[in-house]
This record gives sequence, C-alpha cells and structure tokens, in this order.
Amino acid sequence: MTQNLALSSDHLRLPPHAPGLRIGLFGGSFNPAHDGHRMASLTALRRLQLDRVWWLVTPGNPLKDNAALPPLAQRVAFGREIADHAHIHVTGIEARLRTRYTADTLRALKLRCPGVHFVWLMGSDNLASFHRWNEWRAIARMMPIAIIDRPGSTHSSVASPAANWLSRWRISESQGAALPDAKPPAWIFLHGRRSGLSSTQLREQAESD
Ligand SMILES: Nc1ncnc2c1ncn2[C@@H]1O[C@H](COP(=O)(O)OP(=O)(O)OP(=O)(O)O)[C@@H](O)[C@H]1O
Ligand SMILES: O=C(O)c1ccc[n+]([C@@H]2O[C@H](COP(=O)([O-])O)[C@@H](O)[C@H]2O)c1
Repeated sequence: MTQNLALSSDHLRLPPHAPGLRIGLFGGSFNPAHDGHRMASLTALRRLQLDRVWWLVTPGNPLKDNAALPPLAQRVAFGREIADHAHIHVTGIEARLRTRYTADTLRALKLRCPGVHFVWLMGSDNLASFHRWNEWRAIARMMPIAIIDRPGSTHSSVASPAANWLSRWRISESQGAALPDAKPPAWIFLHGRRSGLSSTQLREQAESD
C-alpha cells in the first residue's frame, strides 16, 4: 500500500464534517482529560457559534518530556468519558496523520476538509509560550485562533511575544460569532467562567492517594 492510500480520508477516520461547518480544534495531551477541557470547549462552542469541537489528543507534545505519557488510546477513551457531549469529538487523529507539530496537523486537516471553517483553540497558558512552537506564525496565518482564559496566565499570555505580534489582528470579544469566517490572522481572547483544573494537579492528587 502506498503512503497516499494509507493516509486517505476514509482510512483516517476523521469525525463527521462537511463544507461550511464551523469546527474548533482543541489539541492537548489530555493526561488526563478534565472538566476544564470540557468547560473551555463549551465556551468556544457557544461564543464562537461552532458546530463542533474536535479534541486532538496528541501522541506527545513536541515540547514536553513524554516518557511517562499513558498510551494514546487510554487518553482518548477517558477523554470521551469526560467530554460526554454530542458536539465534542475526541480523536487521536495526529497518530493516523503521523503529525506531531501543530502546523503540520492543521495543514493536513485543511487539505482533507475543504470548505470547513476551522478555528484553533487553546488555553491562555499556551498563548504565553506559543512563540516557542514550530512555525507559530504560520499557524496564525492558517486559521483563526481563540484563546480561552485560564487562571494563572491571563496577564503573562497577553504580554507574551506571540500576543504582541498578533495584537493588530485581535478582534473584539463581542465579535466571537464572526471569528470562524474571518481571514487569518485573526484571534480573540475569551474571558468568562474559568476553571482552575489542570492535569498536573490531577496527576499529583492520584500519586498522593
Ligand atoms: N482549566 C482550563 N481552562 C482553559 N483551558 C484549559 C484548561 N485546562 C487545559 N486547558 C487547555 O487545554 C489544552 C490541552 O491542555 P492539556 O491537556 O495540556 O491540559 P493541562 O491541564 O494544561 O495539562 P498539564 O497540567 O499536564 O499541562 C491546552 O490548550 C490548555 O491550555
Ligand atoms: O507544534 C508545536 O511546536 C507545539 C508545541 C507545543 C504544543 N503543541 C500542541 O499544543 C497542544 C497543547 O499541548 P499540551 O501538552 O499543552 O496539552 C497540543 O496539541 C500540542 O501538540 C504544539
């Protein structure tokens, strides 16, 4: 079988999609998934008027030590239990795409899903370190971005090098519904109900039990 056939859309088992749909892409280690991920997804669904959010459970964040990362299938299965929502699809698609860097994943998804209005979603802690990601400016040119506020990183994120570079393309929070149709670069910072939950905290709790 050729590489192309191996990577055909059917084989990739992408969640249902169609031209015109508005889909938020929420990448993460999900080690483990928690209610903060769910709350952030619900905020994005509502405020950006998305049709779906796909959780892209990474085989391994390229900037993290993944030696102790549980298997992808386990993190996806638990993610599905936590998400428990008709409009949130939890997938390990990066393993099937054989991509690790977000820029490569987004390029591959755009190619395979023509006409879909994708938005990259991330918590504010990730905006604070976004300038360390591979091809981060290219990511911002590929699709609109929505940042979801998270306790502990509100100020560091908006003062970060990436936020500084992106500042001229920031749209007002009241314009969330327009973001999925906006020509990138375009981004928004969503404030609202926040969750202080983190996977680190849950792993530490599990270790001390
Ligand atoms: N409580 C939260 N509120 C908003 N966004 C969150 C929250 N927790 C995680 N996120 C976002 O979800 C995405 C995936 O995060 P990840 O799976 O690394 O969870 P985490 O809790 O940050 O994990 P860890 O503590 O191991 O770093 C990231 O964009 C992250 O910013
Ligand atoms: O592409 C990169 O360089 C890159 C660097 C750091 C993180 N990411 C992605 O950011 C998402 C959040 O990662 P994490 O581990 O903070 O949940 C996840 O999809 C990672 O693959 C991507």
